[in-house]
Parts: sequence; C-alpha cells; structure tokens
Amino acid sequence: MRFEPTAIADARIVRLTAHRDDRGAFARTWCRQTFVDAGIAFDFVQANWSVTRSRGTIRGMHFQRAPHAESKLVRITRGRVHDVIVDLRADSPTRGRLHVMELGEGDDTMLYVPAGVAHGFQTLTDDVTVEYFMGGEPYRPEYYDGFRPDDPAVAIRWPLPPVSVSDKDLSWPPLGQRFPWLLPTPALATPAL
Ligand SMILES: Cc1cn([C@H]2C[C@H](O)[C@@H](COP(=O)(O)OP(=O)(O)O[C@H]3O[C@H](C)C(=O)[C@H](O)[C@H]3O)O2)c(=O)[nH]c1=O
Repeated sequence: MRFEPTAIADARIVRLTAHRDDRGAFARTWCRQTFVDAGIAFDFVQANWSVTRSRGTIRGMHFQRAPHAESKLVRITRGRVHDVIVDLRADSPTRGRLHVMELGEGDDTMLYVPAGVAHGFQTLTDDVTVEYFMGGEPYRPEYYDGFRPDDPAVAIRWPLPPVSVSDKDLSWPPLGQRFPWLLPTPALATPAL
C-alpha cells in the first residue's frame, strides 16, 4: 500500500498492492499500522456502501460538522466516478482547495478524505458501487451537512450533464454563507493610498 499526496493537506491517494496470480488478485485495503506509519491516524467506526444506477448521477457534496466530523476511505468496486473533495477546514493551509480524480474498479486505488473535507462524485458509468470506511465519528444526522454540487463558492466542473441529484443535495444553503472565507474578498471601495 502506497500513499500519494493530493492538492489537499492530509488527503491521500492510496495505491493498493495487489498480489495477482492465475486465480485473480488479493490486496489489503486497510491496515492500522500502515496508516499510522504514513502519518494517518485512521480507525474506522462504520462502513457504508452505495449503488448508483445511472451514468451522470451526482452524490454530494457531503461532510459532517464538527465536533462529529468524519474521515473516510473511499473505494469504487464497480464502475467509474469523477471524484471531488473540497477542503472546508478554515485553519488548513489548503482551505478552499479541490482535489479531483477518477476512481474506478480495477485501478487498485482508494482516496483518503480527512475530517473537515467534503466529498462527492459524479458517476461516469452506469451501475457504480462505492464502498466507504468511515473514520472519526459515526453518522449523526443532525451534524450531516453539505452543499449543492453547483455551489458558486467552489465552482466544481462536472464532466457530464447531471442526470440525477437528490432533492436534499439541491437544497443545501449556499456554502459562502457558512464559510465566508471561501468567498472572494470584495474589492476595496477605494484603492489603498
Ligand atoms: C451517510 C449516511 C446516510 N444514511 C442514510 C440517510 C439517507 O436516508 C440514506 C441515503 O443517504 P444519502 O442520500 O446522504 O446518501 P449519499 O448521497 O450516497 O451520501 C454519501 O455520499 C457522499 C458522496 C459521501 O461521501 C458520504 O459518505 C455520504 O453522505 O442513508 C445513513 O443511515 N447512514 C449514513 O452514514
């Protein structure tokens, strides 16, 4: 298992070491000590799974608010997605940054999303299955939060016209209202002398 940096501090691309033989392949998908050695204290408290029928569907963007922020290890076990994470940690050196990548079955790759970083994806194929190992805090609906996939504060460029987005994901309040530092600083009314 190898860890690669991303545009977002603490978020990692996790390359699995697949042991292949004529039967197929075997790979370890999580190991506490390997993660600790890579500087990632990640103990999962919940595992989730989602199946998405249609290409072009967007799930997200989601995060859980502090003090119940969740980290997650994301793996695509069927199909392919355009995956997006956004750093919403006000004190992060990469706050407001996006990391975007394709993830798909057979590419032996996972994405580690630290607490405070929002996650979402658009399916690039029909019949996508996503597995999540959830770390930090378990699901707390009252702390479950998100923003619209087309929120102007982060301007995510999705590769396909969205064919399906949940009513919930279309009804999140504007991100800039809750994270004002995301918004461009208004130009000074009068230029500094
Ligand atoms: C996240 C979660 C949801 N639920 C219930 C709540 C809803 O009744 C139902 C579907 O939830 P939701 O529409 O939020 O599912 P997704 O849109 O796939 O959400 C996920 O998609 C994005 C991309 C993620 O990164 C998150 O891990 C996760 O929020 O499952 C639970 O019971 N437990 C849970 O931990």
